[in-house]
Amino acid sequence: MDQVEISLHGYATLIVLSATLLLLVIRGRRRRPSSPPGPLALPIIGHLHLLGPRLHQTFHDLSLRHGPILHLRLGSVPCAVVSSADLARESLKTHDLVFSSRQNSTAIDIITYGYGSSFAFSPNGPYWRYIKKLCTTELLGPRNLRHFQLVRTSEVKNFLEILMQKGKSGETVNLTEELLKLTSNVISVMMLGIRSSETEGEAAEGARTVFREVTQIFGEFNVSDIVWFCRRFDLQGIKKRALDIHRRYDAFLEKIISDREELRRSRGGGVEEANDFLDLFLDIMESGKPEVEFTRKHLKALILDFFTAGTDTTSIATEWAIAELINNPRILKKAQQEIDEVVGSDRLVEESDAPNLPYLMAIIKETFRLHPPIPMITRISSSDCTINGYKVSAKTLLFVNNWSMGRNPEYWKTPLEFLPERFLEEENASVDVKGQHFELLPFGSGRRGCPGMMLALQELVLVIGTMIQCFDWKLPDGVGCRRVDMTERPGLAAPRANELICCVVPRVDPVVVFGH
Ligand code: HEM
Repeated sequence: MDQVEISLHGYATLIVLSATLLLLVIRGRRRRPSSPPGPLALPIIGHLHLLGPRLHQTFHDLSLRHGPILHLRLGSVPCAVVSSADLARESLKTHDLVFSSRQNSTAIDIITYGYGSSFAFSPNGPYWRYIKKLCTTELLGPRNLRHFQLVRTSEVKNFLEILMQKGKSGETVNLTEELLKLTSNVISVMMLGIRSSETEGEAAEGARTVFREVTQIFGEFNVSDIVWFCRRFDLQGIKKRALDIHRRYDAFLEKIISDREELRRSRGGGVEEANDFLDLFLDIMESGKPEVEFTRKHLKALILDFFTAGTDTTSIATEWAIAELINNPRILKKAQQEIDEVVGSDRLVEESDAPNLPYLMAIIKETFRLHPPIPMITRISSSDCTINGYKVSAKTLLFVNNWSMGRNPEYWKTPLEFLPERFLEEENASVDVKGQHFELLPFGSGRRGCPGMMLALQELVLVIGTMIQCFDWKLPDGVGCRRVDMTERPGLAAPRANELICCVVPRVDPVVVFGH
């Protein structure tokens, strides 16, 4: 009997101990943050099979099912996708330092002269900080923006002149092509002192199309980068394409740099005051005492950074705005009325008119809301952190989905409608695009936010403002569909998929445009 009692007692103690242990484990688990939710992953490839060609659209659909933060694994790379303003703030502001670097890839490394040479893709370290300071104080600072204002005005006049001639002769305009020429001319004169549309030879021809190819290839997922056993193969031919882009760009740039070096030598040294970015960079290199290592490959990578970041983005935004205005003639008319009343017809819209043209500014914001040229802000975490109580580990790729937030009915009434008026209503009147309103982040936010934002905004006011002022816009007669096709092309940036071919009908006296 005694024996039975002892063993019963033993069993009871064992059960109590096990239950306590189980409770402790469960409570411990609860306290330790878990990964964000997400769909079921497959072995090895993770969620690669779910990805469509337009990543931001795939992520948008997934977040509608799984919530505003989700965890994905692309091959062996862990990813967190964020699609709400609160979580964007938590990632980009609260954890600004954790997410202050970007992910590199084979294509990025090949095209940008090796890891760490590009400013846009270098990690948050001494080189990035040095160039960031240079951007803020010199390259893209207020003094330089004023200095190059004449360049922007004169390039826009050339552009309008081409449109005016086409309009008068009834020819159609390939707006995609003309806008790319315009924006790359502006950047090219600032950087290299030459108009990119006037550079000649095979190398220059190749370079003109290179920047759009660069934003496209940078946005493609390379299976060789993310599935470890594919590392040695170039399954999608991305490495081969990257090498070809690199070869064309390098030939173009080498010629320009050596010509400038020759000119500087013939003058017996550098210039007294740098006229463009190239002179400034050569001065830094030749001074022999830059704060950080700055070699020829850094110089070429930096020029590529500015060309790619500044050319395609600005022309994409302008093209989307005009496409929306063709599809919404009421909005075009209203914007023309505003410009006619504020600016009149004796002069062209200028950058300084911006504060007096609220409807034009609302059109620009509305374009960014529905068509952010860079649809997702992409960063990588340097250490573990928590977002919304979920664990995000070091080396996680973060995607903040701008495109998705612009379509979120929590922030925007009738989100799929192009309606600039929403930015004139009280509830959205104070929303701007400068990185503090996290539901609208076309230029990103925090320390890695876009350093070219002020330049881009000034250029957009000038270009879109004068295009609205000078012309009525429509599709060519005989085009079956009366609306512009709004399909997007895949890539890091999101331009329209097809070139925009349209007709312009001049509505101001050419004397106003050309001054003669
Ligand atoms: C409409 C035009 C533009 C848009 C929508 C745009 C958008 C962006 C975005 C979303 C980022 C990433 C920000 C982040 O991670 O938080 C970025 C970065 C950058 N942008 Fe822009 N951008 C535009 C024009 C320009 C221009 C004109 C320049 C220079 C001439 C420029 C230079 C850069 C550079 C160098 C970076 C990388 C900064 C870094 O990594 O620290 N961008 N831009």
